[in-house]
Amino acid sequence: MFATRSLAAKGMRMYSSSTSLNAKVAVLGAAGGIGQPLSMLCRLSPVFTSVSCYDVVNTPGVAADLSHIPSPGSVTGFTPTEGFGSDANVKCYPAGAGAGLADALKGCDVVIIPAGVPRKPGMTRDDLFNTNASIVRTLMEGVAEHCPGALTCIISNPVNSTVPIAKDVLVNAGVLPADVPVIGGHAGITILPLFSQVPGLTLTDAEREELTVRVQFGGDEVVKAKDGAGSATLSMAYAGFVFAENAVKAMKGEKVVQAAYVDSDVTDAEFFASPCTFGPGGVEEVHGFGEMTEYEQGWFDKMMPDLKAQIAKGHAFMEEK
Ligand SMILES: NC(=O)c1ccc[n+]([C@@H]2O[C@H](COP(=O)([O-])OP(=O)(O)OC[C@H]3O[C@@H](n4cnc5c(N)ncnc54)[C@H](O)[C@@H]3O)[C@@H](O)[C@H]2O)c1
Ligand SMILES: O=C(O)C[C@H](O)C(=O)O
Repeated sequence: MFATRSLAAKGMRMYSSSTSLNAKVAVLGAAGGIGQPLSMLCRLSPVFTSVSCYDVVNTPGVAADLSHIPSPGSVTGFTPTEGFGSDANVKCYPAGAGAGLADALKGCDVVIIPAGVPRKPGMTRDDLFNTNASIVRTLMEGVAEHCPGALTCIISNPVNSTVPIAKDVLVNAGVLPADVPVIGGHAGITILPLFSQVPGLTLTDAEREELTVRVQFGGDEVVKAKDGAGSATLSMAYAGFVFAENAVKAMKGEKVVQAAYVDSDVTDAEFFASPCTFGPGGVEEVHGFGEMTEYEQGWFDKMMPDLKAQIAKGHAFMEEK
């Protein structure tokens, strides 16, 4: 640390602080062939002000070595049972404490995973599966628990299988944000969530039925729970606020896609809710809703007569005057 400070004072820092984005990165497998140079590049980069080097072995040495590079920010080495380096928050763990992964990951914006064995001549990447699959699963469980919002990059082979493993860990932990397109209208069965369009989501028939009906009758759930004291207010206020905030972002030129119940050519109902692109002038494009499963098509077919009747009722009211 002394070397770092004295060189910086002489103007030998590699980057000015104005280029820093204050991001924190963890390299998991940081003592390996890829992990070491990768940790060094992160240490040198102005975008990372904190580098966590985690590995099952040798990271105290890697971190100490990297800390002698005159670059701003902190670098900290972690093993499952040790923390060692320049981060002020680092702890030294009693042997066997096993808290190293958690501390390496806490607060990370980016996680890069080159942990695991590489191939030798004659091996396919898939030959690494038995060893590396469980390494990636364990490390991703740490990510799901300690920095679920981090942008995570998987290098460990076989990538074709380890990336799906990583995704499943996040899905199973319930931390992967999933957007469910909801189309149609706003009453009972005219509300149709398309769970088949949520990437990576698999539901049993019973789960799909339960969730679909729950979304369709979500408003009723609140009315019942409030027992006569009103309908949804807090969740509706939240939804209205998000909608208004997005509309203003669109007015200022940001591209915003959000669902809205609008004049529509997407189906033969005059009004229909589906994703819409908003721009400075409001709704600029009404999008379709892609493929539906047979199950969803069944609900869609039931919905349309109700929706059209409710639209006609509004028009009829206006014609009466
Ligand atoms: N995606 C790609 O294009 C690409 C390219 C090259 C290598 N790879 C893969 O990257 C991986 C690493 O390659 P390498 O050459 O750096 O290997 P390496 O053996 O030099 O380094 C791997 C590191 O992972 C560590 N490790 C093992 N188990 C761990 C665990 N449970 N937690 C944390 N760290 C653990 C090891 O201690 C070691 O330091 C291999 O699977 C390799 O096939 C991928
Ligand atoms: O060849 C390997 O095993 C490593 C990596 O997947 C590569 O393509 O270089």
